[in-house]
Amino acid sequence: MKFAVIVFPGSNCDIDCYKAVEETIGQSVDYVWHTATDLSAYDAILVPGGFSYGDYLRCGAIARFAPVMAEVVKAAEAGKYVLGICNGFQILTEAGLLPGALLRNRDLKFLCHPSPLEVVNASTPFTNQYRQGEVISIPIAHGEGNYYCDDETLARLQQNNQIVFRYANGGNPNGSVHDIAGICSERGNVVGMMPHPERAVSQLLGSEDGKRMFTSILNAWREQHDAAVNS
Ligand SMILES: NC(=O)CC[C@H](N)C(=O)O
Repeated sequence: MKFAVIVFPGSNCDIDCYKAVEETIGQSVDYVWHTATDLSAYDAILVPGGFSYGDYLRCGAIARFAPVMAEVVKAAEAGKYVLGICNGFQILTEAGLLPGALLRNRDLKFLCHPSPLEVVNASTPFTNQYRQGEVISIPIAHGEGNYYCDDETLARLQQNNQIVFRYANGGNPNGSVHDIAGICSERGNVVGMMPHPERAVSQLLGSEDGKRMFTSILNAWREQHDAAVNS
């Protein structure tokens, strides 16, 4: 399986994502610069966190126009796995691949700490190795992680089981609607989340709870692949 980690000017979690793929599932992974115009070689696209284009205008608002984004949209439409983490989530909402928007944190402060998360949907390609309702610990690190969507969109997200993670144990660090920490597209192959699973892949980092996001992706891909081979 082949992973791409997209790198924008200002990305700062690209190396963590690369290492997480290498060390948790040992699959092939490349850094792909934001000017790239062909992602056809990749099965999964990771849009990492950071401060793309200095967060000018609005987080993700400029990155969404980078040449590589047309390819990310194409990959998502083709059913490939696309995971946006933190700034990556902001970019995916700006690009229209996921509904809603990320606003400034309720208390207008940058927040950086471990956060308990409930796995609400354990049947996406990114969460199949978790149990539904399980509470895991994954760190957050953002200034604009306050997920907002209107009531109609929230109802649709609930109906389609598109809420993947919620802040758990009564904590909602940033004011997100319905405590939402991560969502998926209708088809489930695109996920965006504010917490950083790539920063939770070893006890040295404080948690290993993020590892299963990467093993989930590999598991989903293998299942899809075996099904295609056997059909
Ligand atoms: N770690 C990140 O990706 C941060 C995202 C964005 N720069 C914010 O502060 O909200």
